[in-house]
Amino acid sequence: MVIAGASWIPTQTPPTTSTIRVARRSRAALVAVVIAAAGSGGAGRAEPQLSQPSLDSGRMRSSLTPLGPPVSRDRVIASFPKVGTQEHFHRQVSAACQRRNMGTVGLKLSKVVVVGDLYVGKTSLIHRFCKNVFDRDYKATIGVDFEIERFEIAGIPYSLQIWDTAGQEKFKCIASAYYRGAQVIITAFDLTDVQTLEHTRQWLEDALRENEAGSCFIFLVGTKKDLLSGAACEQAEAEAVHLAKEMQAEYWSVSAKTGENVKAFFSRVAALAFEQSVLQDLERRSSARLQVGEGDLIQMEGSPPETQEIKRPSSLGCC
Ligand SMILES: Nc1nc2c(ncn2[C@@H]2O[C@H](COP(=O)(O)OP(=O)(O)OP(=O)(O)O)[C@@H](O)[C@H]2O)c(=O)[nH]1
Repeated sequence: MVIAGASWIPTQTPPTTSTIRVARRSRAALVAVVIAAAGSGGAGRAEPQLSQPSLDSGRMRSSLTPLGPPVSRDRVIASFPKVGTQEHFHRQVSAACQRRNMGTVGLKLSKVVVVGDLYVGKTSLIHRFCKNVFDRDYKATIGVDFEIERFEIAGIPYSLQIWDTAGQEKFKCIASAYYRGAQVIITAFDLTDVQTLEHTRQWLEDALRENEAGSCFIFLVGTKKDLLSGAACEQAEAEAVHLAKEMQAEYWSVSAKTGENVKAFFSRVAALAFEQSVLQDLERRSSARLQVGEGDLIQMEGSPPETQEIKRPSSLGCC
């Protein structure tokens, strides 16, 4: 981690969240924090998600001995948060977790970047999830900010590093410096303001420009669901689903105020990012095993069991 700048203000750390304030809101000094990019992963998909998915998170703990410090119950994801057709973690992922056959066990972390217009509720969404709070007052994000949220997924410790970026135009160039290395891009818009939905295309384009093609899961998130109901809500969601398909993104409606869908949404983000990271690890490890000396590759007739069928999760739609 490279830290440069004037004000590094660690805040009190709640049990499950490591919080580091970076150039937050009214603070004048801007701090640049560059974190080595977490491994990049899969691609987004176009499964619309309007209601609570069937989510087992928090219900079951792994029977295996814990590998790291305990996380709170609602950060335990024992089975795959199903949306669409994929019902379980990839077979290779489940097997690797069961055997704990993972190279960097306990050190896994994925970078999540949240982008979107000012005032759409990015900070509120993150704060609702990480701190379970909601602030009615608007304080603009200055530059960027991030939270680290720890999970236990299929018995393995895993963290999301969630970057909150400023929506104000004047901070865009600062915020965009942090897009790189994202495994997940969350493009947020305000369900009550159609213009903010239109702008998500541009936000996504900017974030994708800084990342390898096809390397990010993409989510489109409609915020402030509590402010809409009935036909107006259906209309706004229908437009969002349409755009999500175009973006090859998964769509969610949430409310930071009521908390609706917030935990389920981030559990889904964590599960997909985790699965992708494990698959990439297995892939890397199997190719490293096959490689001898300087680039000589031994062609093997049959792959060892854990290298077979390693592919992108079936939920990935775009690349
Ligand atoms: N009713 C309602 N208000 C919300 C919700 N989420 C956010 N807000 C309000 O919307 C305003 C903007 O929220 P922020 O989270 O600060 O917006 P932001 O996207 O982070 O804004 P920038 O930091 O400028 O990019 C605040 O006054 C919030 O209280 C929600 O789910 N429901």
